[in-house]
Formats: sequence, C-alpha cells, structure tokens
Amino acid sequence: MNAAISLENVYKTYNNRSVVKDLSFTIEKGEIFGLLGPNGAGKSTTIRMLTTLTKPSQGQIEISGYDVLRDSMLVKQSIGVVLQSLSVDGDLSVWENMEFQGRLHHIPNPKRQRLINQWLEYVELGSRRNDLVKTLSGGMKRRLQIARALLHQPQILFLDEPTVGLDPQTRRRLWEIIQGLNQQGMTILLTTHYMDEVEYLCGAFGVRTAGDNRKPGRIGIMDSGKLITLGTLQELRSESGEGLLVKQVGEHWEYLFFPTLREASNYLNQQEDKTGMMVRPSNLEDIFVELTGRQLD
Ligand SMILES: Nc1ncnc2c1ncn2[C@@H]1O[C@H](COP(=O)(O)OP(=O)(O)OP(=O)(O)O)[C@@H](O)[C@H]1O
Repeated sequence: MNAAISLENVYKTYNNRSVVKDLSFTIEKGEIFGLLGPNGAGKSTTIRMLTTLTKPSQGQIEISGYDVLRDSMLVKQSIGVVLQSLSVDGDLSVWENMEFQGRLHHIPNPKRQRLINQWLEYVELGSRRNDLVKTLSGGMKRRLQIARALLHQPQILFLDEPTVGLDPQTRRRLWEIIQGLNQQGMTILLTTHYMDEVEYLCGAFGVRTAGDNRKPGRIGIMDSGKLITLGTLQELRSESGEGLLVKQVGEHWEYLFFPTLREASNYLNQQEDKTGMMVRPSNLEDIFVELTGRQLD
C-alpha cells in the first residue's frame, strides 16, 4: 500500500452535529492534494483530525500507515504541520524558534544545527537568523513556520491556508517553496480559499521540468462536511464540462456548461440574439460555484 494518508468513513461530531460526514479518500506518497470548500465546510476540522489535534468521532484515519488514535506519537513524528494561526514566538529570534523546535523533537547536535541551517537557507531566512521574529514580515513568518515544521524531517506536510493575507509576490514565492518540497518527494495536503493557489499547485499551471514524471495533484471539494468531488483539475473540468457559456440575464449571470469549448461555441452560434453571451473554457472557480452553489468569501 502506497498511501501516505487514508481516511475511511470518518465523522466528527460536535454537540450532536456532524461537521465532517463519512469522509473517505486516500492520498498517495509524494502527492500534492488541495482541499477546497466554503467557510465552515469542515476543512480545518479534517486537518485537525489528520494531525492528531482532535479525535475523529467515528471512522479510521491512517497516516504513513499509523493509526491516528493508537499510534499518535508515530503519526506526529511523520508529519509537519503549519496551521492558520501564526504560532511562532515573536520575542525569540528566528534561530531560537528553530532551536526550540529541534529540542522538542530531541534532535541531537550537531545534526540539529545542520538541519536548522539547511531549512533556514531553503526558505531564504538564513540572513535573518538573529532577528527577533516580531520584526519579520508576514511572509517571512510563514516561511519560518514551514522551516520549523520540516525540522524533524517529516514525510508529510499539512498546510492550512498557507498564503492567507499575503501579498501576490510573497504568495508566489511560497508556492515555489511548496512546489519545491513536493518535487523532492514530500507529500503535501493543503487547504485554501484561493482557486489560483490550487490551480497552480495541483493543476495545469504548476511548473514541470523536463523528465518530471510527477502526476498532477488532485483536488477535493468539501461542502457541509462532505467530500462532494475529487480528482485532478482536468478530471473535474471533464466531469463538469470544459466549455462554458456565460449569459447575462438581467442583473445576474447564468453559466451553462458544455462537454467541450467547441460545443459551447456551436450553441452560441445558433442563437439569433447573442447579446450578453460569451464562451470561454471553464475554470476551477466555475466548477466550485456550480458544485457548492455559492462563491467563497
Ligand atoms: N470545537 C468546535 N466546537 C463546535 N463546533 C465546531 C468546533 N470546531 C469547528 N466547529 C464547527 O465545525 C464546522 C466546520 O468548521 P471548520 O473550521 O472545519 O470549517 P472550514 O472549512 O475550515 O472553514 P473555514 O474556511 O472558515 O476555516 C463549522 O460549522 C464550525 O463552526
């Protein structure tokens, strides 16, 4: 079995209300997987269950072949976690934050020093090692969080909305860092509200180098606690329709999916009155809105 992450009929219930319902899917080793969903869909709760921060109410979760309930220590050793809240200590220096994490994981010296150096260089914070974390920008803090999560050499990295609140340049730099980790073989599960993030990291726009045999990442969309679809960007587009006719009706827009762009164009050409109509390829946001019936905040 080559699964890095596997969920089987997982539920999470708070006060008799199931906020995650019958979740089953598998993520392969080395895969990059984007979990999308509107606010309250259950993405963070799912990440919290996968990272042993909260227990599933029902069902089975295995991480690197270890059960999250029975073998939680082994699970913790095999994962790195970057959550939404910035959990780095602002009154410590960059290096001290890394030192603290290394000691928590009982990484002996000189290996600890070597790994701290290696990961700070990787996230381009080597020159800021002695600076207090509170003097860093939001993007630098996020990079420090990633470096810290990787210090104990996990095989799987969980990122809960890694680029929220960051400017476009900083977001792109983080994408490159995340993609680089995946290219080195790291399994990555991220949640996000940003369609372009998923399209870049899990879709057709991710940079592929010559001889790069990686498969495109997969995307899961959750809504009201359930996984409503799962596949590569291309699979999701084929399923919903690759061609889209956008039509203005009064103050609203209607979206009509067609199997191909050509079929959408043919339909448009057959219309006597083409006012307020246009045809274009469908994208992830169209599919998201079609499936969840609403847009992300
Ligand atoms: N500790 C808790 N106690 C009770 N309800 C909770 C708890 N944690 C989460 N919930 C509820 O579970 C549902 C799913 O929340 P969750 O944070 O997992 O969604 P999300 O998809 O991550 O949303 P967002 O995109 O806003 O972060 C929400 O209705 C939330 O109010």
